[in-house]
Amino acid sequence: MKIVFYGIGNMASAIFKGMINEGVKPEEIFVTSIPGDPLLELFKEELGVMPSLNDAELLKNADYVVFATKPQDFESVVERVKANLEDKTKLISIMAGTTIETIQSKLNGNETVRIMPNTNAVVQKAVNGVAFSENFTNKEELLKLIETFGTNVLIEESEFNRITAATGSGPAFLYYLYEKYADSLVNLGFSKEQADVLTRELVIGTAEMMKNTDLPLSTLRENITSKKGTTDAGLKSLHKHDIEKIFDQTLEAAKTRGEELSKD
Ligand SMILES: NC(=O)C1=CN([C@@H]2O[C@H](COP(=O)(O)OP(=O)(O)OC[C@H]3O[C@@H](n4cnc5c(N)ncnc54)[C@H](O)[C@@H]3O)[C@@H](O)[C@H]2O)C=CC1
Ligand SMILES: O=C(O)[C@@H]1CCC=N1
Repeated sequence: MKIVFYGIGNMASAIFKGMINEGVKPEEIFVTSIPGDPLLELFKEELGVMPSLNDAELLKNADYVVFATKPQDFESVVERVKANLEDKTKLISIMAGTTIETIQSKLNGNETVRIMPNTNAVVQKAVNGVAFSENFTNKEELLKLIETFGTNVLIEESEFNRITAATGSGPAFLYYLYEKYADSLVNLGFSKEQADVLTRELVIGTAEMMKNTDLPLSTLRENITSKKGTTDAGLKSLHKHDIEKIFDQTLEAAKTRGEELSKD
């Protein structure tokens, strides 16, 4: 199999690292970026993937081409790809906003799938929103390939901006919360280093708990909350703030930005 990545930034590298960790051969992964990008050589040395800036060479006999640039750079990628793209090559886009219709209209109607992963792909724990073009064949092969770095959730393309907000951007929203939690631990009297370790271990342990039980999150919370105890006191203070509304606004803003990108 030959998989070609246009763009080797945060998300693309998370994906091909995840794939390699799960047994995809690095020689099957071809990577390109803008000329002079030092990561091209670095990823070759670190991972054994195949860097190139030669589009004809990259696209020859490619099974999949992954569009992993910012949506704003897609036009420049189309210019590189157009002349040499073979009919059999399937297109995978991870770009927020850019629609299947836009991609197919610019690139001969090739079979196209949009996926919305997240950076947890590095540890094979992404959530992949997936929407196929109508002419897509052998969906099973594609689903198996992207399962190497996450869990697939098949959705309608109309739901894409919602899942982009929820789980594409989602890790950033959670990291921000954890950052603030660590800041508060410093305010409480811990050193920065202690606050960092305590926050990370707390989050990892809590995530492991969620993974290992079917109990609702509310029950897990209640299990910690002794009557008139410390947790109860903390939660009473937390309840004075409308956290749900804050998330409503955050997710709505992210979703709206996805809609704007779709129109550009
Ligand atoms: N970062 C994230 O957590 C997620 C990002 N995405 C999507 O992934 C895409 C990439 O995002 P990031 O990796 O964060 O961006 P990034 O800025 O880290 O990477 C962009 C890459 O595109 C390359 N590039 C730009 N113009 C190019 C061209 N003409 N030909 C080849 N390569 C070119 C850059 O050199 C760079 O390697 C975006 O469309 C974003 O919507 C989707 C899900 C999550
Ligand atoms: O911020 C962005 O636009 C991309 C899409 C989802 C996560 N990062």
